[in-house]
Amino acid sequence: MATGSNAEHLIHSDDPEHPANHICTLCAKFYELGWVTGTGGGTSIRKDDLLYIAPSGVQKELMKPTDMFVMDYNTKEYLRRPTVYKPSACTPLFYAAFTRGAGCCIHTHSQWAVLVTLLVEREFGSDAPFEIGMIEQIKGIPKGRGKQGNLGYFEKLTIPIIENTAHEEDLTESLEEAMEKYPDAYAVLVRRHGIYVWGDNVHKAKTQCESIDYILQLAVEMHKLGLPWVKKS
Ligand SMILES: CSCCC(=O)C(=O)COP(=O)(O)O
Ligand SMILES: [Zn+2]
Repeated sequence: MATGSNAEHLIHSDDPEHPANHICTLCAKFYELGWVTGTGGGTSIRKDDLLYIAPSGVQKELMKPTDMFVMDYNTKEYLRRPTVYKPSACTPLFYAAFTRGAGCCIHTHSQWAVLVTLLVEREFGSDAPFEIGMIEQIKGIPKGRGKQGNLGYFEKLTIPIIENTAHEEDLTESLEEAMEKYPDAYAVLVRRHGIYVWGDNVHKAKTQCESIDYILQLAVEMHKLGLPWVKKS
């Protein structure tokens, strides 16, 4: 059951790329990658001034379009609210990405992301971001908001890291601080937890998240082999 009987049209569509359908198919794919297992992680999509948000604490790979919450971006009111669920605890973090121009934000609990946050802390200290260069796949990441094109092979990818909190929503302030401090970043790592990755649209958020996860896995493997992430000059 959902509140607002006039709201049902917001989630019913034959279009597989309608946000209510797309969040479900994306999360089913992300589950296979180990990004959203055990109810952790999730995805949210902005379409014009509507935000599509998954329920909290559910198996993200089994969600149906009728499970989706729909929030008005301007008023933050829920236009559709399934009464049996609460909205994802990640909602204020997704919202922070939407206020910075994102069309989609993905939160994963990827083990590569978690391991990299631990390696950076041990090797470079708790204030250090993750940095890597001269890896072809960094060309899959944009240079920064308002900047043209993607990173070049000889440039450096920098992803800030914030400390985890007892509750997901309490990460909001430090996530926003990291977004301000690193305005070019399209991702923020959360120590011992995972990563938030966003993009201008769903396609970009997904491919950027894939590129970053590839790079984080590579970084863990490079570290095991004693290889540096940034070439010393
Ligand atoms: C075992 S998952 C703990 C909560 C979490 O970190 C997360 O990403 C999922 O939050 P949601 O409220 O969307 O279920
Ligand atoms: Zn999480």
